[in-house]
Amino acid sequence: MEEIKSIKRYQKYFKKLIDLEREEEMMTQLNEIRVLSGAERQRKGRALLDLRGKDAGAGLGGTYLVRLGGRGKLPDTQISVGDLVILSSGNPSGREEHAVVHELTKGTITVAYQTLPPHYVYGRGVRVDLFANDVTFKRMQEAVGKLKPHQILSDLLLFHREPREENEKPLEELSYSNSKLNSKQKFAIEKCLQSKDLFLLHGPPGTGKTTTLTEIIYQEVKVGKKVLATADSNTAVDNMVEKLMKSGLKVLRIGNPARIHQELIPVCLDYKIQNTEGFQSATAMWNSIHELKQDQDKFTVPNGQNKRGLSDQEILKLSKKKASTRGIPIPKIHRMANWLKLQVKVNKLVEEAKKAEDEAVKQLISQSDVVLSTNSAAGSEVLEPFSFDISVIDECTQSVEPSSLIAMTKAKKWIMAGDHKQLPPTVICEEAEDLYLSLFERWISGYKEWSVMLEVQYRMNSEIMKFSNRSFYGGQLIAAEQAKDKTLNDLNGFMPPDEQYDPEKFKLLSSDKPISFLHVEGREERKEGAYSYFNLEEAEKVKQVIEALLFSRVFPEDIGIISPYEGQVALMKRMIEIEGIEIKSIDGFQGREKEIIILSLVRSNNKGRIGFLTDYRRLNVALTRAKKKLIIIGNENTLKENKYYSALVRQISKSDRSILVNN
Ligand SMILES: Nc1ncnc2c1ncn2[C@@H]1O[C@H](COP(=O)(O)OP(=O)(O)OP(=O)(O)O)[C@@H](O)[C@H]1O
Repeated sequence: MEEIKSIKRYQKYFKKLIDLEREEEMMTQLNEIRVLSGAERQRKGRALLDLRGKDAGAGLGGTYLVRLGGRGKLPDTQISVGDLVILSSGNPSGREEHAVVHELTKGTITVAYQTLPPHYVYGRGVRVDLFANDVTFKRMQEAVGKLKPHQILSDLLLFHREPREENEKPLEELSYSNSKLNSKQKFAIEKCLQSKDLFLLHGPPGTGKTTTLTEIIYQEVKVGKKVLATADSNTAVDNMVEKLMKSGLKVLRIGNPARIHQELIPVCLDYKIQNTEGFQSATAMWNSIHELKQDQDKFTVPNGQNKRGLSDQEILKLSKKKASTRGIPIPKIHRMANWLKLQVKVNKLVEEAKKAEDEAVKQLISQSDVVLSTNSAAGSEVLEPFSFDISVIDECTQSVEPSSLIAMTKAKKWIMAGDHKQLPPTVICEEAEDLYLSLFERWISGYKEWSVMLEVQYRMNSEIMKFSNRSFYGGQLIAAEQAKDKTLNDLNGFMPPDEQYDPEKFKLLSSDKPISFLHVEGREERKEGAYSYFNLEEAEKVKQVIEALLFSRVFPEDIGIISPYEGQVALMKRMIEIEGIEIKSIDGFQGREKEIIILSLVRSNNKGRIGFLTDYRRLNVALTRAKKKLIIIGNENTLKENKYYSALVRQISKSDRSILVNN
């Protein structure tokens, strides 16, 4: 990122990047809608086909809800709550009215329209297409635009001042709500409370970053602070909600949870509000409004063509006088006047209903200790009148800087947690690639003394942790007692293969080898016109490994298969159709874990070309998902050209040469 000296330049620079990214996202979706078939879009997770739509009543703000479902479970989809979608009767043109995804369950998707939905959404054959999250782009622009010269936040963004220390020292008296915190986690909490302006929590995989953040929020609330806690994804927000609910704080979740888990529902705004008087009277009003609107359909809409230049007042007067003008017949004037009279009632009721709802929402927000939402929803209308003492952002390294700012501009102290050694945010526009650099990463290099790195990881066996630890975390990580020696033998149901009967399987699944490398000299291939690679021989090897695992009574739910290449993911999904086994890209598995991970690296050529495998952050994510067993499949000869991969293969073979099983 170029050096920026004034907030005006900063605003100009980021506004341009946001615009570039927004245009690219919409273009990408529209292009894809035009070029790909519906079935292909559905396979990519960006469309849902052949749904049946039904009226689902009124939503918050008088929106019109439409619930759509198919026969049974919906296919896997990238579409999530809050996304902008277009609904069509099968062949979208891209010009359809947008709707917002309101709720997703296993079998249904509910969308909200601002205006009356088109008739074709009620019935069979409806198609839903992901369009974009335009609201988020607008909110990012607004947040950047809100920054003022010489404010603390602006100065910190430009590195024009040092973060300040809090005067009081509450450290000695801290009593923790979580009795299990380790000493580094406690140190981080104390350090954070000592800061007046900012704190950066660096959390390598499985180190209890969210656990620590939850305790930080608990401590800040205890001293009377009001907290806004956010993350880019709904899933990350839900993780915080789950943990905070256990701490006994008054929690309010704005927006729709990604997972409709029973335990999250009681703290959701949409649920809580139903028990308020304000909402109940607003609901009655919205129902009357819908009825009035139906009554209006019996009359004539006074649109430009029907009115022939008359004002609303003139129509009402003419109707009263039973007079006609400009060739409009008297009955038509009456019908327009009746429509207008109903409209006056509608407008009044809308205003009252909104007011009653706003009041109810305001009351709930002011009564809560901590409000949680996605970064984007922090810029929503409901939160507009509110400001907070503290903004806490989890998984901050996966947010572009302007997205973090949506929440940050509503607070006076900023606490961010993330890991810049894992994958950065997704940016699709090449010219906007500066957005890859998250604010967390910028700040941690400038304000290192206000950061703490957590060191005890509770996920991986120490052998699995070793390579990442050495290569990316300076060897500072320690595997917790409860994780460090855990192997396949500790896995529920696991029955080791018989060494005499099946020495190959025995060798592969031996509990003293938590990490294995299988050398496969396959062929990397690309489908015509596709960017992504696949490797059939590796996919077949993955299948053999799965057979060995299932033979040893491993539960499919404990197995994850990952690959850097979408082409390989798609191939493996077709070849391994076993309920419960998750097959995903590395990027899609960030933040997740499994007992066993099989990683198919795909690239196999004699030029040592390994494409985007060279991003060490992708490698780091791939290597840190498994708890008890990691099986890496790749071509040793291709990989050895890269320093990280050759070191990795060396490490595995050094720990036990027999792990290298050749095909
Ligand atoms: N001090 C601790 N003692 C025991 N277990 C802990 C401790 N801190 C965290 N854990 C456990 O470690 C696991 C990971 O914790 P958490 O979800 O907070 O980590 P994270 O760093 O946010 O994870 P991720 O790697 O997904 O970002 C959880 O099961 C949590 O209960």
